[in-house]
Amino acid sequence: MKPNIQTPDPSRAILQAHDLHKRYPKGKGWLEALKGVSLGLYPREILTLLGPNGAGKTTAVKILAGLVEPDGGRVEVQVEGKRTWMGAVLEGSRNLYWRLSALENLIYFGTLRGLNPKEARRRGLELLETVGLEGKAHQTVGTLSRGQQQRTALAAALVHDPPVLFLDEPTLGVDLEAQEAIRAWLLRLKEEGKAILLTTHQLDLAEAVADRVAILLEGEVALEGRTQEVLKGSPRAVYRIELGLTLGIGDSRLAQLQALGAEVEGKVVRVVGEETLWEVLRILDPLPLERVEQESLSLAGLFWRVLRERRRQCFG
Ligand SMILES: Nc1ncnc2c1ncn2[C@@H]1O[C@H](COP(=O)(O)OP(=O)(O)OP(=O)(O)O)[C@@H](O)[C@H]1O
Repeated sequence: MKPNIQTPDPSRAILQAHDLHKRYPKGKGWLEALKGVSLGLYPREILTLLGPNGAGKTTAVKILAGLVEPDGGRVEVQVEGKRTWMGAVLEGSRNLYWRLSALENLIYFGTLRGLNPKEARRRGLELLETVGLEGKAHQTVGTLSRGQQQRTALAAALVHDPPVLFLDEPTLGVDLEAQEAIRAWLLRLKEEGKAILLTTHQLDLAEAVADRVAILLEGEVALEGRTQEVLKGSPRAVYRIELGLTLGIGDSRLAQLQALGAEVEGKVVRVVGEETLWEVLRILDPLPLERVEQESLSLAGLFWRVLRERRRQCFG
């Protein structure tokens, strides 16, 4: 069941994707990479797209960024001057020219997207300083470290000051200090009014920056909403029941609890969802209970629960 989470006003969206489908040839058949994905991007907001490997995140980002055609569905963009409306950092910093220097790349991408060369150079130098690469401006990108290449790619995506930013794993291969700088930078860009779509496997980064979160599983949006709402108000709220004793291995209640998806660890039983909580309390009655409380759920906790729930539905 999808939680009843308030969706933002679609008329405010800078970009809206409706029912995206994408399939790739696989052997003699097809692999359905996206099975009807709908998402919106809003100014002054970061939407974080989470999902395990192969869930379809990069495919979705490429379609939203206009780099790949969907097989079905559509993307509506409500920005003036579409040619320069987006900035993108795709996995592996592949949007850079390896034989040009970092600054030459920024000047190239800046002029390509409408800046005059002088302006592009000024913006390029400014951005290289922001990402801590002022000393590497004249070094060819191919000789930079992976993290430095990633930071150059970020600067290149921003050189023309686009209102929409697509960042596919921007912290891949960068050290902790640079990750922290990127986190702060994302928040600053958001405050400036940009609409940002971020994919990451770093759930702590996602939780720190995401105004909204969408979890993609096997090409479908399994959960979407404002981060605080999905963590607090979702029917997937997690309850922790502390028993006055430990259930014995042969206790028939264990199987009943497991059938409801409850986790039992010593004296502690964890339950997802209020309805299940009441059923579990009925099974536990008349055992002594020390306390029943709602756990504050982290994004990492929520992600794993959604994933586990899906796996249980698939594999029983
Ligand atoms: N060009 C392609 N040709 C064939 N299959 C593809 C292609 N691109 C992606 N796929 C497949 O589509 C599915 C979704 O891939 P995608 O890269 O979008 O996932 P992802 O969520 O970004 O994964 P990861 O977290 O590993 O980067 C995967 O099963 C992948 O193998």
